[in-house]
Amino acid sequence: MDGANLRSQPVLEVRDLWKEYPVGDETVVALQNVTLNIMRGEICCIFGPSGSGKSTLLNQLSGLEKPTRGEVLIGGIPISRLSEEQLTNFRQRHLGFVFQSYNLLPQLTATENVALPLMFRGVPKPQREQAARELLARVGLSHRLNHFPSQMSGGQQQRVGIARAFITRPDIVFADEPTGNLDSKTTTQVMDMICSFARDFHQTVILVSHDPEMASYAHHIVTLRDGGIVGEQRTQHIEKERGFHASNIHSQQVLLFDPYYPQSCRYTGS
Ligand SMILES: Nc1ncnc2c1ncn2[C@@H]1O[C@H](COP(=O)(O)OP(=O)(O)OP(=O)(O)O)[C@@H](O)[C@H]1O
Repeated sequence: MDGANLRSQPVLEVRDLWKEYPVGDETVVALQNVTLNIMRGEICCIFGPSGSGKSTLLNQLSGLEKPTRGEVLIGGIPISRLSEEQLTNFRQRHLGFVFQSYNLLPQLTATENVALPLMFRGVPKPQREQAARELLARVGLSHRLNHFPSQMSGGQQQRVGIARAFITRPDIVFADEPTGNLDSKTTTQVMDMICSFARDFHQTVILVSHDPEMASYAHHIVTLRDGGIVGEQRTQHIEKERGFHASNIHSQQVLLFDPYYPQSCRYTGS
């Protein structure tokens, strides 16, 4: 199935979502009446000014918070109705996260950080570290495999964060302002990597940003204001697709790890 056909199937459905926070005697309505479909294989940017509700929406979509009203379905599963324990399992199995502040574990090397999600799935150490090394090669970090986060630049740490988010090939990768702490050149590299992983692995990425530049990397732009959707745009082609390839960074082989068959690793490429 090609990318455009793939993007005709919803992976995430949001129905009449509301989020209210009690603050003293008042109620802050952070999200109101949000109804939205995000398609499989789509890069979606949730865009809007500060305070418009972007992070709140991301937290509801990824099950980090429970909505006040409404429903979020991922692959048809109503995640808002899962218990905390079921949600934790669901997140480990189906979702990946890229954070603005990287959130790498400081006492683990780059390889160990990337391999961590596979450890939670019981993949043996040699296999998970091999998979991590392959993905680190893909993001141009073969020479930093044994470095700790404090020994890497911000851009390098974020590349580790991207490899970690994609290593299990989750259904959806959520990225909250993933380039917020990076300069413009590094931002371009990091966004090219995210887009390339999404394209090659046919994965859905949901990105939050207040920056119009970031929205140009998306197939689907959802504009929020005052907690509500005020605009939605879709395009088949990403304006900023720059053709980042593994071959650009001296790794000719890409490891495809199938999380549903942890024993099987296969290689593609020349
Ligand atoms: N835990 C909370 N308690 C009370 N109000 C909250 C809480 N979290 C968010 N809000 C309010 O909800 C609204 C949306 O906040 P949110 O953080 O989602 O906006 P945002 O678009 O992500 O902003 P930014 O770009 O500045 O991060 C804001 O008015 C905020 O003050």
